[in-house]
Amino acid sequence: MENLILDLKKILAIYKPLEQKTHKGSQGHALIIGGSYGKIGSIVLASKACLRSGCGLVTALIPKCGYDVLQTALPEAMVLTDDNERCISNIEFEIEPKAIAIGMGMGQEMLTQKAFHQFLKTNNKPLLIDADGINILARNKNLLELLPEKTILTPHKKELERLIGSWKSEEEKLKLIGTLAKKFSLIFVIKGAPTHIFDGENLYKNTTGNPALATAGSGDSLSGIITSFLAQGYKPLEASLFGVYLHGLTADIAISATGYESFIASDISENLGKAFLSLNK
Ligand SMILES: NC(=O)C1=CN([C@@H]2O[C@H](COP(=O)(O)OP(=O)(O)OC[C@H]3O[C@@H](n4cnc5c(N)ncnc54)[C@H](O)[C@@H]3O)[C@@H](O)[C@H]2O)[C@@H](O)CC1
Ligand SMILES: Nc1ncnc2c1ncn2[C@@H]1O[C@H](COP(=O)(O)OP(=O)(O)O)[C@@H](O)[C@H]1O
Ligand SMILES: [Mg+2]
Repeated sequence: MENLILDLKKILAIYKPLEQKTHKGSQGHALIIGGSYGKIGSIVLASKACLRSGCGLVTALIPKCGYDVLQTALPEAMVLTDDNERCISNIEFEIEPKAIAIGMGMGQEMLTQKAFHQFLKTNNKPLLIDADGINILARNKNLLELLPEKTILTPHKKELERLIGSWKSEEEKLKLIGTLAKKFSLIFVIKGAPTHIFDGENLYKNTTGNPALATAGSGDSLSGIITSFLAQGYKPLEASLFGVYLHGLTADIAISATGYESFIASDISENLGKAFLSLNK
């Protein structure tokens, strides 16, 4: 295992500035699946961060209860609704997304678990799984073998514990993750202070971010950012590295105005522009 630093030098080697002749169709179409009654905000945050990270089109697939919320909160996003009022019960879509994120705010109703299983059986698009998507994987480990190569998982500490079990040391934690990453060809974004990205071979330690990010929805926003880069054609590992770095950079930029305490997840999207511009300084 190689220990690497995720710093600006690494990011500048990954970042692909946009072509002049690009258009929204070639900037990638991301599909964000999740939300449940009372947690539609997670999909608003993920979808907004996704659009503000440069992809051309975002479609959100959410339960019916979220339709007016999403269309009002984020008119730039297109919306597909599940027949169920309160939770995801059936994952079907006509669109051809370049990348998919699933799990934020999704809940773990049996209906949703069954729909998630059905989706994994047929999906072959680049995939990011977060939050309740990880929690459902933790309860149904047999689903892991259905994941496409280089699927990105973005657990926080508790979600990680549900998936791999408890650990007595950092070393044991990385061993448990490494085994899973190699067996199922996964990329882990191990969210924390700081966040690490681990594919079973290389362990990258992020150098941006601060305690301002300890706020509801900051992980949902990160999922949107990484999925945006996936949809723009970045390889899963590069999308994860670039997304984690930029996500943390928004908080480093914002705190001169917000302090740690009054930074909220919406500030992540609000500061993505400044974060991108700072890369070229
Ligand atoms: N506005 C919204 O709609 C929001 C929806 N959310 C969704 O709510 C669902 C539940 O997610 P939660 O993460 O809140 O609930 P979880 O039950 O998965 O995790 C929360 C618990 O994990 C622990 N935890 C989290 N990060 C930790 C860390 N770094 N170190 C130690 N302990 C840690 C905390 O003690 C907390 O009790 C997810 O689907 C999520 O996407 C949340 O993201 C919050 C905002
Ligand atoms: N003290 C901290 N320093 C740096 N980053 C933090 C800190 N606390 C939380 N974060 C980051 O905030 C995000 C929290 O993710 P998560 O718990 O999934 O949020 P949510 O589910 O509410 O959207 C992660 O990216 C994590 O790395
Ligand atoms: Mg989360």
